[in-house]
Amino acid sequence: MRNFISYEKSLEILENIKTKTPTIKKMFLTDALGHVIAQDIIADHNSPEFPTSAMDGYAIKAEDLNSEKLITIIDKNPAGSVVESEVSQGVCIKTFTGSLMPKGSDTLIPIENVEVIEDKIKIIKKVPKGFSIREVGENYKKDDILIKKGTIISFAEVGVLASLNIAQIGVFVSPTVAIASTGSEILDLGEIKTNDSQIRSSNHLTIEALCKKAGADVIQMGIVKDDINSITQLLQTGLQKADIVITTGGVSVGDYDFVQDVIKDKLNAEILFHGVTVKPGMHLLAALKDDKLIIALPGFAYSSTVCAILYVLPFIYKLKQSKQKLPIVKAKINQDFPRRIPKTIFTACNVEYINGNYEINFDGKRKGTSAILTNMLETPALLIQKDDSEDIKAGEMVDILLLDQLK
Ligand SMILES: Nc1nc2c(c(=O)[nH]1)N[C@H]1C(S)=C(S)[C@@H](COP(=O)(O)OP(=O)(O)OC[C@H]3O[C@@H](n4cnc5c(N)ncnc54)[C@H](O)[C@@H]3O)O[C@H]1N2
Ligand code: MOO
Repeated sequence: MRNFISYEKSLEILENIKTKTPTIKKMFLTDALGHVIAQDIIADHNSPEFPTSAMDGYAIKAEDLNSEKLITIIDKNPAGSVVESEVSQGVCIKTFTGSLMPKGSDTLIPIENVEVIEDKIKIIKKVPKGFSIREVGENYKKDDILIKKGTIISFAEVGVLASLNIAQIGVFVSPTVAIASTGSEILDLGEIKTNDSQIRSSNHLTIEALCKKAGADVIQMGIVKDDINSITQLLQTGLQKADIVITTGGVSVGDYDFVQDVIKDKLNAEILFHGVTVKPGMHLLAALKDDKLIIALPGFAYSSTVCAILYVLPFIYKLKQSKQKLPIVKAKINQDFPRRIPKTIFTACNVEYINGNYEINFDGKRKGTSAILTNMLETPALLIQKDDSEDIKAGEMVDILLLDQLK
C-alpha cells in the first residue's frame, strides 16, 4: 500500500536533501548570463572617481551666476582629456558630458543657458550652484557591495561588472539533468507511426525546455519502451552522467508501470516518497541514489509538466546555489471555484495584469484528464488550491503560479 504524503511534506523532504559542495568555474562576462555569481562583488573604486560633468556646457564658478558681466572662455575640455587650466571668477572652460570638471569650477552651465559672444558667454538662464555635476561616488562608492553572492547574472550585472573591469567571473557550475520518457506507446519526433495506439512524446522535450530555461545542462536520453532492462540501463547511464535524473511515465499502478520497480528493486535507490496528495501528479516518485536525485514523473503531459515545475525547478535552483523561488503571487478570481478533492490542486487558468492586480479566468480552458498540455498555452498561470482550502468565491484573492515568469 502506497503512503501518500502532503505537498508541503514532499517539498520539505526535497529542501532538506544535503547537496555536495558546489563547484565554481570562471566564465567571460556575457557567457555567464543566467549563471549564479559565486562571490560578493565589491567596488574597488568610486564611480565617478572625480566630479564629472553631466551635460555639455561651461564650467564656471557659482559666484558668476549672479554677475551681469560676460565670462571669458579660456579653454576647451573634451571628455577623455585632463585640462591643466583652472576656472576662477570671470573665466570658464567649455566642458562636455563625461568630462572631468576643471579645477576651480563648481557649476556647469548648459550650452542652452548661455549666449556666446565671441570668446565670452553671457548667462541667459541661471542654474543652481553645483548644477549638472556628478559627484564622486554618485554611482557607487569604493567598498560598496554591488552584487551579492547568489545573484543570477543578467544584463545589469554584466554592465556593472564591466564597469569594474571584471572580464572573468566566478559562477557556480549548473547542475546536469538527464531526461527520458518511458512508454511503449510513445514516439520520438520523426519516428514512423506503426499502429493507432501510438502517440508523439512531448514530455521529454517539455521538461528539457523547462530545465534549460532554469539554467541546467540537459542530457536528453529520449524515449525508452516499457521494458525493465531498457529502463534500468537508461537510469544507470543517467545516474553516471547527471546530478538529477528525470523520467516520465510508468509510475502508477498498471502492469507495465516498471519505472518504480526499477528504481526500487534494480537500483536499490533510497525512496524519499512515492505518492503525493497533489493534483496532478499523485504518483510522483522521488529517490536518491549515490547522492543523485531521481524524479519519476507521471506520464500525462500536463501532470509531468506541472510536477517538473513544482519539484525539478526548485531543485535546480538549489543545486545552482540560486535563491530564486517559484513565482507565486495573489490574484483575483473571476468565478466561483469549488474545492473538489482533499489535495493540493494546480489548475491552469489565464492571467492578466489589470490596474495593478493580477486577475484570472478560465476562458477557453479545456476540462478533462491530466493529458491536456494545451491549457498551458497563451497567458498561463496555475491556480493553487491547498488541501485544506475552502470553496473559492468569485472576486476572492487566490494564489497563482505565473508560468510565463518561470526562469
Ligand atoms: N487504476 C488507476 N489508473 C490510473 C491511476 C490510478 O491511481 N489508478 N492514476 C492515473 C493518474 S492520476 C496518472 S497521472 C497516470 C500516471 O500513470 P503513469 O505515470 O504510469 O503514466 P503512463 O501510464 O505511462 O502514461 C499516462 C498517460 O500519459 C501518456 N504519456 C506517457 N508518456 C508520454 C509522453 N512522453 N508524452 C506525452 N504523453 C505521454 C500515456 O500515453 C498515457 O495516456 O495514471 C492514471 N491511471
Ligand atoms: O496524478 Mo495524475 O497526474 O492527476 O493525472
